[in-house]
Amino acid sequence: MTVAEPPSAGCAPAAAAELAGPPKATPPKAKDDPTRHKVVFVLGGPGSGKGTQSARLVEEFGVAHLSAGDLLRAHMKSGSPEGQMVADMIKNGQIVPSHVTISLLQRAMDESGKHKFLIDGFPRNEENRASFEKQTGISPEFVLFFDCPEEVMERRLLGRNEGRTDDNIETIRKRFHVFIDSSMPVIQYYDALGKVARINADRPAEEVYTEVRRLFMEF
Ligand SMILES: Nc1ncnc2c1ncn2[C@@H]1O[C@H](COP(=O)(O)OP(=O)(O)OP(=O)(O)O)[C@@H](O)[C@H]1O
Ligand SMILES: Nc1ccn([C@H]2C[C@H](O)[C@@H](COP(=O)(O)O)O2)c(=O)n1
Ligand SMILES: [Mg+2]
Repeated sequence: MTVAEPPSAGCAPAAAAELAGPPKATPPKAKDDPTRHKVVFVLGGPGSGKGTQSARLVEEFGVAHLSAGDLLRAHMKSGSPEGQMVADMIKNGQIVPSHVTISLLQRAMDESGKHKFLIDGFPRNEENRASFEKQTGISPEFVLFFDCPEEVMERRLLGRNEGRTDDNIETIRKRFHVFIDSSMPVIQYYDALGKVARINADRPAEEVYTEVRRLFMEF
């Protein structure tokens, strides 16, 4: 896997991207290649329980959990102009350009030393999906889709209390719109390929997990 070097301290992100050139395409690895990375995308609306269920899977199966949102939130604290752009976009419930998120994901995958990954909250739109598959050569083994009514997700997000800049009613409503308009088409894309495991997430977390864990017995 090719990983873009982080921009050096004195180099603006745009200039660094120009120096690095366009992202390279990576051919997919054969199914029986022991170095092949295996990925499950964990998708669902804001507050559907992606992080909660992923944490349990890490505990039981030792897979690596990469939350795109967590990586972006760490990046926004970098103090760089790109970090400020990410902060502004998250506060507005918008989706950050793919090249930023994919380079964070690729670096985290390489640094993890693992080969089985839960990628949580990614891909969020068609651009995320197509760019990731092209640049990494990775298609997901399957997609976990946590299906949950908006009013339940809204209640959970307003009660989360983790100090997130996007857990306020104004941004939550924007995030719901973005989920329906941009993220649902990605779930439909994988559904047409027979890769989506839909989980009813409007149940106690323990009950949801009982169903989720069965899918990982052969992962
Ligand atoms: N099944 C559940 N029942 C009740 N509360 C839940 C359930 N799953 C998660 N929660 C709670 O709901 C809140 C949101 O859960 P979580 O952070 O896992 O969602 P998420 O899908 O990762 O959201 P986001 O997309 O905003 O990161 C948390 O406070 C969590 O404790
Ligand atoms: N692929 C992604 C994932 C996340 N973001 C931004 C926009 C989201 O509203 C925010 C929070 O993500 P979450 O923690 O809810 O998964 O992060 C993005 O732009 N692209
Ligand atoms: Mg989350």
